[in-house]
Amino acid sequence: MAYGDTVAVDGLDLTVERGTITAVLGPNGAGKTTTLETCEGYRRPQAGTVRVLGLDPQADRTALLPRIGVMLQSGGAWSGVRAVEMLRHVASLHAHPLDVGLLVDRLGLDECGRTPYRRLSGGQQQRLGLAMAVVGRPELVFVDEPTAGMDPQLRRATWQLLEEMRGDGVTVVLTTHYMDEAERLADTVHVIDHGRLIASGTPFELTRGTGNSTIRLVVTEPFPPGAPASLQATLGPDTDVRPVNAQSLLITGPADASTLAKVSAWCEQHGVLPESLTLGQRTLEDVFLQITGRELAS
Ligand SMILES: Nc1ncnc2c1ncn2[C@@H]1O[C@H](COP(=O)(O)OP(=O)(O)OP(=O)(O)O)[C@@H](O)[C@H]1O
Repeated sequence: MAYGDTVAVDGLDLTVERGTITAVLGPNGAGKTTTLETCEGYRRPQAGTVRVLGLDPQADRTALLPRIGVMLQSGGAWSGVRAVEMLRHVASLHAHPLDVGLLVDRLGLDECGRTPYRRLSGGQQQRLGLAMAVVGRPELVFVDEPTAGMDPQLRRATWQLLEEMRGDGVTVVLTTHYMDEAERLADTVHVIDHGRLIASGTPFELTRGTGNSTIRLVVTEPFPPGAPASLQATLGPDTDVRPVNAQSLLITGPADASTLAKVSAWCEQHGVLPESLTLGQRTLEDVFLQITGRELAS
């Protein structure tokens, strides 16, 4: 998919298993929303094939719509409609909707139930969008950045709701740039960057499954030129050294006493004073940095 000269999605090949939560994770502009909108039938792919529940999202739109729920990144309701009225209206379009009152309660929408849509805060609009996506008991729900702008309590409530839906057999596809959200919720994570798939797997496979840990080396002054390559040569091929910024390196590999001793010796030889040397489990952020050389948040 391209918008003029901007290629938003480039040969992306992925499959989602029924009854699971899949997270499409990537930085801003990676192509997450374009991917979802193509699956939802809002965009026609310029090449390739998309099938949702076995159907073509554009040609079979009428058959598909009652079976899927869609939460857009923004919008989706009339500007003057009150929040709960909108939700009741969407519920009335479905044969067996969820109990609107319960959903309002779960997502804290009672605080703004009589507020017109255009006056809702960003977080309230998000919650209403999520409620509208799930109220029809879809088989498959697409949620674009479901917890952006939510406070921690509502984030947890949202996660719980999505987990319960999975428990009821619903397939959930969400986009996020929050790694903790992907790690906590998703059965499968697809990491995308510049419209391409760069890694896929369960959060465990992508992080701890390699048996590797991480060492984060932060130093008091910027590293001398060529430091990552020099430390890489010292540590050998079982270890991967990536610059995070001028004063920080991420080392992925066996975080054992021997590696730590080599890192310390390298610091001494190169006149570098460590400010901290932190051992940790590999996170999805580390995976992204290792593959792209950039931080996901940047
Ligand atoms: N309607 C459009 N016209 C032109 N370019 C667009 C349009 N929509 C998206 N793009 C561009 O396509 C690329 C992918 O955008 P997309 O919204 O799919 O990414 P994203 O991963 O969802 O980003 P974000 O996390 O910021 O929502 C970006 O470079 C974006 O600027």
